[in-house]
Amino acid sequence: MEKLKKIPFSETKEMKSLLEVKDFSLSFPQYKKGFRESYIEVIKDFELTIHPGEIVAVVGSSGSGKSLLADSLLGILPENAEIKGKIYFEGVALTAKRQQQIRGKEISLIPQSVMALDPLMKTGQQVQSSIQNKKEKKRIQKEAFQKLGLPKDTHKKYPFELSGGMARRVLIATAMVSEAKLIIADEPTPGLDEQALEETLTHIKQLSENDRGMMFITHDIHAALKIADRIAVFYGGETVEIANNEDFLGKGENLRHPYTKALWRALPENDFKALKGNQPEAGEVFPGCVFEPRCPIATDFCKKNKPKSAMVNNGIVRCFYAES
Ligand SMILES: Nc1ncnc2c1ncn2[C@@H]1O[C@H](COP(=O)(O)OP(=O)(O)OP(=O)(O)O)[C@@H](O)[C@H]1O
Ligand code: NI
Repeated sequence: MEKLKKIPFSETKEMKSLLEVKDFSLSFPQYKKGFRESYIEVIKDFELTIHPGEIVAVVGSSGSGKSLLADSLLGILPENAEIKGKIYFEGVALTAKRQQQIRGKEISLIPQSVMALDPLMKTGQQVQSSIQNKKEKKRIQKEAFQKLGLPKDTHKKYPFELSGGMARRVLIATAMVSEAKLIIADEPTPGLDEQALEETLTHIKQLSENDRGMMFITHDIHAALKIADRIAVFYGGETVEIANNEDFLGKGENLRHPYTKALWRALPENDFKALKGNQPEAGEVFPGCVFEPRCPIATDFCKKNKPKSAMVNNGIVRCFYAES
């Protein structure tokens, strides 16, 4: 395996970004008796930058809008979704037209569900259809299957003949053989035991070779920390913190947001202490900070005012009391 190029975050700021998302919001209109009542805002003021060769994890609990974020970047949202904000790919605005042109080519998605495989097509043929070099497609597909440890005859099989783990590897192969510069992996490690998790993460990490950028969507901070350079923490539809992997070392004292600190404490290798209460429901509106109802350090000020994101210690945080 080729050695991966690691880029410390502090050095990446001057670099050209691969993906830049700014002030991004996504909402759904809500109808009552045929009249539009209001909007449910699922993603609020989201921001994230991914550089070439970087793995950035987006960590958030179930229903927090992670898959919708992936679908927004690919331009495959449900019709009723309304979006605001700016998305740049290689410094150029990512319009709906451009999304359509580069989807599956320059930006590739590993979908959350293995049901995304075509049930009527053999897996070898499916993966070959994402290969741009048509002359070499058989060889490239074979190499990818080998790299991912898939049995020799897998290419002849239909999706229903595969185990869940094998089907997931076929999905990973599709991204691997593409010439995509950005890969978005939506929850590629659901409920795996530790050994299967390690294997899958090794494969995912292989995908970031050759300066590819990667968005690794997961609810599992433990998995994120194993391969991601940076971690964007999603809470109530907002990015409350974007931390560097090494900020999770030690006692988590370098983490900036009380929610990220709580995630750190809930890790099995730490105190394993879960935070009381639940994430807000999609559409719940807060005049102040989204985390205030569960925050151990919240004040009256946090109830009434919304923290803007700020750069603290080489990371980004939305908290009035983040220490620098
Ligand atoms: N077409 C739609 N109309 C209205 N609400 C929707 C629509 N699609 C998704 N939602 C809502 O948006 C929220 C976010 O969904 P999303 O699938 O992005 O979450 P997620 O973070 O990927 O969850 P999981 O970890 O379970 O995959 C959910 O509450 C969902 O019910
Ligand atoms: Ni999802």
